[in-house]
Amino acid sequence: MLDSLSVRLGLLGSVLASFILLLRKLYPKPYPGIPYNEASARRITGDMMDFAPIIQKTNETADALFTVTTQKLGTPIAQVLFPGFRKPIILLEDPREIEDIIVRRNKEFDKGQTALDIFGPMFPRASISQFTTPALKAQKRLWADTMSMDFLRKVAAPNIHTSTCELIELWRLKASTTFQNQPFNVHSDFKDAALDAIWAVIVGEEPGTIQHDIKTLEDQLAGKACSGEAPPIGSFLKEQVSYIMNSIARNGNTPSPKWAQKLETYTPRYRKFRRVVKAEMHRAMKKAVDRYQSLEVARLEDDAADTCAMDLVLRRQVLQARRAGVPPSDPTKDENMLDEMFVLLVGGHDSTANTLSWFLRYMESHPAVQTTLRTTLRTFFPTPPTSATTILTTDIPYLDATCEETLRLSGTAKGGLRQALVDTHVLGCPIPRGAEILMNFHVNRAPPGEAVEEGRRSATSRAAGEKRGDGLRGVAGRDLGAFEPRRWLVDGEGGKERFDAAALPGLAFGGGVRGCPGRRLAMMELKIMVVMLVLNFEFLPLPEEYKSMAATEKAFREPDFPFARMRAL
Ligand code: HEM
Repeated sequence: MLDSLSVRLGLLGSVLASFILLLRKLYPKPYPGIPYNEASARRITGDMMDFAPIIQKTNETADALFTVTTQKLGTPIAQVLFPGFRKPIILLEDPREIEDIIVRRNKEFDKGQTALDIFGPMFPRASISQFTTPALKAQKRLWADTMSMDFLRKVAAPNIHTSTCELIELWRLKASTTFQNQPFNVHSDFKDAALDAIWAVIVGEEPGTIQHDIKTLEDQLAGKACSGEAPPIGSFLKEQVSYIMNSIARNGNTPSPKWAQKLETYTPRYRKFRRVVKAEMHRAMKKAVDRYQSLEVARLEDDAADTCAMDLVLRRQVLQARRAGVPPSDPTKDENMLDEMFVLLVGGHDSTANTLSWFLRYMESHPAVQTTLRTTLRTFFPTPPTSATTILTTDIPYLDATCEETLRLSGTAKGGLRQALVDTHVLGCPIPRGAEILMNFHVNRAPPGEAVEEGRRSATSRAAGEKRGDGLRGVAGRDLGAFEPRRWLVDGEGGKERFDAAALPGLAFGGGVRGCPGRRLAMMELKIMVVMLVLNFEFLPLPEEYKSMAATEKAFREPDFPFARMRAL
């Protein structure tokens, strides 16, 4: 009797002990030496109950994490706590130290696992989904020449100019007919124009999306029924990109983005995406390969005939195989190439379209800047330039400053994730190997808390500070919430204004080995579009209900009210 009681008590005891152990495991496990909310460490949900309602209210995920940690604690470095089965994420809001980590500390930090978890299941072979290995570096090198300035000037610039002119034609039509004095959504038109440009740059065909929009509107205005014309090539991509962006936003906000994304790849919708995209890419690739396989080696070495990024990469692969005396591999079976091309197409058009939508919001909300920009541009271009080369070879500091300021304030790519490869320190805090850091790339406010003592910075950060000074503490760093292109201008030779790209840490494209490979292309597109749009339209004040600067973070930070009201000039 006594024995059975003690067995039962023993059992109960071990059940209780296991329960307590399990409960302990569920509590957050903060990294030592890094600030955190103490109350959050005492509850299983960690900081989740604090940031979840902010995300629901603002739709800005990364910003909510900064709000409940670095901002609340008034410190540039802190950690956000999750239930014990998920490691904390370290948050960093100090542009100087962020720049140092991404540009100068590549041996200590690589791309973060969470970033790989989000893109990896959908595009496993794209460089965005991989850690930095020798194989990845080779893959990046293969594509790097497609983003060289010479190649972009030859291949991308004319295509961007053409799609900008088509967009202007569409907006002239809209502004003079259906919308007249009314605002309309510019985001979808920017997406179409950017898609036309990037598809031509990467694949070498004209998808004709904006042309199709013009034709549809003309038919509507003429009271004609739908022409029954086949949709343009670009339309398939629009639908697929929108699916991918929405999936990333939805699954990225779940407690386990990795599993949510993995499950997504088993859905019929994802399979359809893969099937449709593969078929289109295969069609385009086959045309290029057939062309190159019939060429002699000497002609294969000549890059003069490359009309797009895919041409350049495929030609090099055929050449490599020919030199090695082996049959060239079938590029349509090359998953690396497929995934890489798709990420370039998606990343390359949605990012630019969002940045341009923000640009028009700033032109509306800052009419004085708009007027200065137009007046300045007119001194260089009395009429809108008819070629991209003229725009790209003219030095206009106020134009460069406006583009840089747009990138800074829009925070199109809000944050970057890195992972520590070794035990190390950031701002004096110990960072254990494997810990992930979410860095705020959006320089729209001063770093939280007191100015960081120089002694807490890394040696490389201190050296850079001594050489360049700390722009954030100078004139350029004043009132960072305001749109002010002049913060990027300094006195140059002979009292002429000069654009200073280093006036503030430039984080809009990240940096270092894992920085944005499309940076030059994006800057080129931004510059061409800004010149052509400001010389062709005046952007008028919006009704009160459209003036909000609220945003939603998906893969990129999108304005909630991407509207413009315009008058053709
Ligand atoms: C205004 C436009 C753009 C912005 C603001 C932007 C921003 C960024 C940022 C912040 C990163 C992460 C960098 C880091 O972690 O250090 C990134 C990565 C990337 N971007 Fe862009 N980007 C833009 C345009 C483009 C374009 C036009 C392309 C392609 C043609 C592109 C392709 C990529 C790719 C493939 C990566 C991943 C790189 C890697 O993981 O190694 N982006 N971009």
